[in-house]
Amino acid sequence: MQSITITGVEIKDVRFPTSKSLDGSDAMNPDPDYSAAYVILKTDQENLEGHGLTFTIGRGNELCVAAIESLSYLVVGKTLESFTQNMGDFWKMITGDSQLRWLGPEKGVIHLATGAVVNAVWDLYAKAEGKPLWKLLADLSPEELVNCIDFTYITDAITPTETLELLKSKQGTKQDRIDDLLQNGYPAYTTSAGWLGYSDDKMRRLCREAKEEGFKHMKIKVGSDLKDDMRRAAIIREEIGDDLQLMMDANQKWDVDEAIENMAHLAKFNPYWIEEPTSPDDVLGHAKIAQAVAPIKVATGEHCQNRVMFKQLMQAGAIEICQIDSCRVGGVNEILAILLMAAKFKIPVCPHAGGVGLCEYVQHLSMIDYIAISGSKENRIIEFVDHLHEHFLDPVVINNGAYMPPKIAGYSITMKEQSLIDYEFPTGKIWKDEN
Ligand SMILES: C[C@H](O)[C@@H](O)[C@@H](O)[C@H](O)C(=O)O
Ligand SMILES: [Mg+2]
Repeated sequence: MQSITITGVEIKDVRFPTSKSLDGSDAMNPDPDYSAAYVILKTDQENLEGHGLTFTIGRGNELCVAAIESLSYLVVGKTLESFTQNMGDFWKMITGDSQLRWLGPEKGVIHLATGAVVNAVWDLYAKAEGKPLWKLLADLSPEELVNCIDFTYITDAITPTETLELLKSKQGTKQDRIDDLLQNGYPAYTTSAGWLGYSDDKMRRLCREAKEEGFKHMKIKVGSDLKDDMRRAAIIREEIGDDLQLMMDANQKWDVDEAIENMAHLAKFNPYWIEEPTSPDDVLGHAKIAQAVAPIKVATGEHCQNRVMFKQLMQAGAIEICQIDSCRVGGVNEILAILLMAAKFKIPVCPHAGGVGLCEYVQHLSMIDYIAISGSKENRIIEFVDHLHEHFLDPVVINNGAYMPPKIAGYSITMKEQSLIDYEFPTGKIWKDEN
């Protein structure tokens, strides 16, 4: 790889007025405007940039933009090779700035910003190597993959030596799984039909469409009002029948005992999992719910702030489905740590996606999990939501309910130039027309 220097950082506040159509609405977030704090790493090479984003739901996106600005001095003026020679050290450097660290550590706005910057560096790396991110990661040796991970605070759950053994055990059969992905893709589930603000008619129509498109799993939002949750669940079951899996997402609405009580009523619709039943920080609460609602599984992760919280959820037997989020935690490196812990604890990873760009991101992560880490697709599905893909240069491809492996170099997160201009907040055409 030739020497590539990062010469500057461009940051954009990009927002989509999705609240108008209630796309993405749930019991906790009734009016999200899907948004991105978007970062472009400029380089000294013509036509070579690293793109990344972190996802928010509107107001406050400007805080992530400011935090990315604060982090940018850590990458500007440095070469890509100085990072890629040891990606674990790079990640420690980005999260280890002694003054910025005070804002977290490794949580909240500063960590969301870290996700954008770290992912932009991985996008640049993959573009420089001419490979989609999943392939770049698949081509790393077990030793190189171990070097990407900061094991700080998780060695009581997984050690570098154990990790190396786990990765080596998958090394010989990687190509079989790559071939399988190229042929069959990675199974997806859809949330598109189940947003809380949708009318019954719209929900029915979207259910039918999703079934026709080959989806075998659907997720609905619950947590507003139990009677209404039951009514909507009945409608969905009517549409999808008993063969398809139904998942429920409460988006943190309930207290622990309330979750247990409500799930006793909703159990009759045979949900596969209940997602975010309560506060994302309540490890023991999740464990109590998991015990009480079994065999319904407890899923969480889209608001899980870092690998340390994931570690505790796993150690406490509090989650049965691990929902990594590509930019809530600190980007690819931290995701690898979480995937490895999940593999060790034998917990299936079903990433959180949707929003803007999250489907484009997470497909790479599930694919590397399958190829090199867990080695399995069993009980694993990636969320799919059919919004805003048209703004990306390399949008996801779904075939018969499965994500097909991206072919273009990078992390699939580069947005179209015109979209970045039109949706920039508050000066873009879309927002000017609003006011
Ligand atoms: C506000 C958002 O749309 C959430 O409802 C969404 O991320 C959701 O929790 C999901 O699981 O897709
Ligand atoms: Mg959710």
